[in-house]
Amino acid sequence: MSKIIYTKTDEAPALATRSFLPIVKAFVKSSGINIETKDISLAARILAVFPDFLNETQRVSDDLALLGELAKKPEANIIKLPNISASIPQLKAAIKELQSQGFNIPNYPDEPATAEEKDIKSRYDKIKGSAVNPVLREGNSDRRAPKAVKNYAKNNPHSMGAWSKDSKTHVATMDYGDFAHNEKSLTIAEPTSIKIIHTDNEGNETVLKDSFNLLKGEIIDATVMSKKALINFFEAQVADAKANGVLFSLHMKGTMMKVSDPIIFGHAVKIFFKDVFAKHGATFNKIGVDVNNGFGNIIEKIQELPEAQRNEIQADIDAAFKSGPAIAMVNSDRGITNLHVPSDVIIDASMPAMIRTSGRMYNAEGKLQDTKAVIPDSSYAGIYSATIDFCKENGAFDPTTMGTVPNVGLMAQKAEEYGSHDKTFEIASNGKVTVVDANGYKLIEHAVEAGDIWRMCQTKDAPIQDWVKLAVNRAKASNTPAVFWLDENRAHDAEIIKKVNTYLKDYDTTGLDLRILSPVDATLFTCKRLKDGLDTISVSGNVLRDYLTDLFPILEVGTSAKMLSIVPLMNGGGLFETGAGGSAPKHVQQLLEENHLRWDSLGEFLALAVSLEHFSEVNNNEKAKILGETLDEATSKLLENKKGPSRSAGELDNRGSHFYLAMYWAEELAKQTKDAALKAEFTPIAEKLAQNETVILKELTEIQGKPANIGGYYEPNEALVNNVMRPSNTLNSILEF
Ligand SMILES: NC(=O)C1=CN([C@@H]2O[C@H](COP(=O)(O)OP(=O)(O)OC[C@H]3O[C@@H](n4cnc5c(N)ncnc54)[C@H](OP(=O)(O)O)[C@@H]3O)[C@@H](O)[C@H]2O)C=CC1
Ligand SMILES: O=C(O)CCC(=O)C(=O)O
Ligand SMILES: [Mg+2]
Repeated sequence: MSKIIYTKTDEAPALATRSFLPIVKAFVKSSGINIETKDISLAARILAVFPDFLNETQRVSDDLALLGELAKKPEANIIKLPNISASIPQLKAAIKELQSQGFNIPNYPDEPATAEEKDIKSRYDKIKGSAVNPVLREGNSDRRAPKAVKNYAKNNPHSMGAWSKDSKTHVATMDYGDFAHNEKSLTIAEPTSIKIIHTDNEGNETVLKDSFNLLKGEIIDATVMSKKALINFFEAQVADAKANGVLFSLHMKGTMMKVSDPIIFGHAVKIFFKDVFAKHGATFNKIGVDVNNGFGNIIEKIQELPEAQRNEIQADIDAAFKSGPAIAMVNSDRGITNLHVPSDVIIDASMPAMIRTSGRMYNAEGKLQDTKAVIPDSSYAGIYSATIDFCKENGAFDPTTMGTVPNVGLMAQKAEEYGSHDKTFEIASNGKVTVVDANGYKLIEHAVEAGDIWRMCQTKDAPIQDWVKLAVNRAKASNTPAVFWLDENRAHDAEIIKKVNTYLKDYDTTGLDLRILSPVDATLFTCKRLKDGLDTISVSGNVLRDYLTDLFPILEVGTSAKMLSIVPLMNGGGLFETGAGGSAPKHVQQLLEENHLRWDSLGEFLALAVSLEHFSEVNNNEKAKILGETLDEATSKLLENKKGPSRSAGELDNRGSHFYLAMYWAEELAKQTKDAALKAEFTPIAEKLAQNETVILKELTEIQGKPANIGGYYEPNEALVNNVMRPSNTLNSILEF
């Protein structure tokens, strides 16, 4: 039987699914739709790679690998919830929790010495960071705010901090020596295989990556971030933040750019605490501090030291905070700074949140303050400075009148930076890095110094063709101007522009407004239209896809969780993502403390509706179409009646919101006349749900306000978590139809 695959992930989205999925299963059961769950949570992904450390009953299948294969087949219909892209601190926490539950998995070896340790580390490194999305995203991305969501925001605008012309907030980015300035790129004329080689100044060669194949028409690019330039830059920015009385904040993508960005993050920590490192560097080395895991790693490791020594270091840290600029805080109550953990501040969400808050971030006193947003690499930083300048000049955007910016993003087959993980290297010694082809011909060469970060990306031709097609189709379907965010002065973009111009000729584009603008010009063009209430499609590469699908949604509708996020898979299947946001760890914390889950599953409702529609088309199943249409109606009604989760305990939360969705969905199915059987089935269900509204709501709210026990963070206990997420017996029994 054809099926829809539902992913089990982590944190808030996974909790929410425990409440929502039983509703979905009950509703689609009679329509010949099978729902199957696949576990791609961080915990499951860890267990899947260590069968040799587990007993028979503990072993799990590698569901991510299975789904990766499925995503390449036409029958794929996958609902993908946001998952943790784990930083090392998160990975270690998950390992510890699994060990405490009796899973005999090995520790993460920070400095592997033996062959066995090296093997363990390499298994863990495959799980680290953004390890799920690049595997499943076998198509390009189509993200937009549905009309109902946009209308809801227009009628119920979220808060939007005012912007003043005298705001001191600004973006600081490098003007030499970074990835942007050192990029080289070319298009491969004929299939070949290449190697990446480092040669030191004595002529000793090290193969960084052995032969791998490139296809005809594939674009490759390579670049290097100079450690010296980076350090000079950080030093200047720390001093400037201090001199100008603004907060110092660093915005990276340590999860998605899992090799390069933690190294850059580590340099920032070392510069911010320069004096502390000068004095205690040797001790830190001895106790195994790894600043790439954040300043929090120092705090954790010094706990092992004798008290006197610990106090001395702590005093020097305090002195560094005092003498340095004020630093932006992740949680001022708990003293968690912007430099504590590389996965706490993630640029796609952090910059828009700051822009929504008048360009301010929290300082150590828990007050909002103007900020220096440090974004070292200048490839994409300009879009944020342009947006900030626009807000300074024109004031904040108004959600009641602003337009919308859908995105068509290039990401299929590990396009661009997504594919750089196994081709990113921290350089061991001065010399050069060369990309050579099968004939020994040098394709790209860079002079490098020890500590530089060199990386290479690949972008295959077929995904580019598909992306151009998707852009044209979206522009036509919505009659909206579309802008390709590409900079003719950037080596990689110049290669892409050639292909865009070629492939656009395959389509009849008469009457369409299609342009190619540099990211900064595209920002200005788009922001101006946005302010005037006009819509503009952004057609972008992979990193800008990520940035823009948080930036504009957060400004327009308050969160990217409400986005329709579709990945039309290149082989005909469909991957339906639930919103464009992440997994908001603080939501789990609130559930544990006061049994209230404010996670909004709207993205999941939207994704399921399109998944059902896709299912109906592929399987010629009219009932699936009706289920999808009625679900969309129910979602609109949910928005109109404001039945989304509230932020505080004792009020409607995620579970209550699911109840309303179920009730409205049943009502819509009872109302429709296209399918008599569905009508007959759901008429009594709708009645029962409506009749029991008061008692169900009571059951769903009276449990709130007290701590909840789910028996684990990364691997909760199934029975406990299901109890917590399904506390209404009345609702549960109605769903047993
Ligand atoms: N597709 C995927 O798998 C993605 C995964 N991630 C992962 O998620 C984790 C957290 O990332 P982070 O950058 O903090 O981004 P998030 O999107 O999780 O969080 C940013 C903020 O957005 C708001 N928010 C987002 N989604 C919802 C929702 N459904 N309901 C209510 N509020 C929501 C919350 O803001 P407020 O408190 O202001 O309401 C939240 O604090 C990381 O592990 C990251 O790698 C991130 C993005 C996509
Ligand atoms: O893959 C990830 O880690 C996050 C991806 C993301 O933020 C996005 O797709 O918007
Ligand atoms: Mg994102």
